[in-house]
Amino acid sequence: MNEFELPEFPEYTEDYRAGFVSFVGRPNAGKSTLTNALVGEKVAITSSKPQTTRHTIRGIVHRPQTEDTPGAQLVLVDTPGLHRPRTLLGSRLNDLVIDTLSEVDAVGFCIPADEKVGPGDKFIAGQLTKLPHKPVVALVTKTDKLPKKELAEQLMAIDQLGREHLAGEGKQADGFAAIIPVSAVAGEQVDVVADELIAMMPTSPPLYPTGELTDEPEQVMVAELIREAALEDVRDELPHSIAVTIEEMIPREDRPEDKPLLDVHATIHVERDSQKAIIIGRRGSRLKEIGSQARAGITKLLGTPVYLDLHVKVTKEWQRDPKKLNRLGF
Ligand SMILES: Nc1nc2c(ncn2[C@@H]2O[C@H](COP(=O)(O)OP(=O)(O)OP(=O)(O)O)[C@@H](O)[C@H]2O)c(=O)[nH]1
Repeated sequence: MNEFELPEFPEYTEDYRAGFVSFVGRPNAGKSTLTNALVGEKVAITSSKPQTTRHTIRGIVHRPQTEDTPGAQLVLVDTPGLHRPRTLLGSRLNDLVIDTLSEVDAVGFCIPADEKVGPGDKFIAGQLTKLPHKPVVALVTKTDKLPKKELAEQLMAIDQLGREHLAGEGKQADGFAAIIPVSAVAGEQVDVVADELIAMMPTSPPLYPTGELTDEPEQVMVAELIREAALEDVRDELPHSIAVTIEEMIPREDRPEDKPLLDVHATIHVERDSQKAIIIGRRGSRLKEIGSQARAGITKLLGTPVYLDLHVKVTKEWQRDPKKLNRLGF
């Protein structure tokens, strides 16, 4: 059996930033191409279970820490397309999109440089006013397709779009939080897009392990969120003594389509009874806290409400015994 390795999370300092970004825009605006350019060749994760989540993770930008800049993670998530509703169903869908977008930390609104700002863009900008206080960045895509002078005009038109359709009382005060011209194809300004978006992410520990993820990225990530929550305040006492396994993660049956619930059954493994007592806390108080913190994280990650069932188990010296690891499903 392979040596067991916990997914590796990047080292981080207090000023590490991590969060979620969603790109919106008309069809063909260049959202996918920009996503790929930001993430690089390897799209780190694609969710294999879209039915369990309203967000599909398209990729993760990992920024390693350097001497001058703290590290960061930008998690790019998809939402169902924003479009102009022609039917009631359409407008319900748009409400759902807005709901979903309210869970991300910033929105990138992709507008092609080489097409006139049109009714579709105005419609989307108008919808985004339903997200007050959420930074919306205009990403002016495909800049390689037109001369500089025309680009300047387009940037002004987009600034205008932001001021007219996005700004207002109780809404984004000054229109777009930033306007960034970018060409994903020519590789121009892609770094600037990443920098600007990262600056809008909250300070947070890394949300995902580095490197490639397994077939079941969601389970790995959910396990890690639970582990993080369990380690809160006891990091010094039990740093390497906790492992989390996911027994089951399935959508609850018989739920209405617009009110999904995901059942997550997980086990926190510790090495000793004394550690189990620490995790559970007085009358279960710590375990309860761990559960609610992890649940909030999982809900944010997967974009769907979660019922979290947590058990704590003493799995003696789990790290050193390959047979036990096997049983844990590693
Ligand atoms: N020249 C040039 N073409 C681009 C650039 N970005 C995207 N394109 C092209 O524009 C077209 C649409 O790009 P996509 O990335 O698929 O657009 P999208 O917004 O994801 O489209 P939907 O999936 O329909 O919403 C494709 O033919 C891309 O090759 C760019 O920076 N420069």
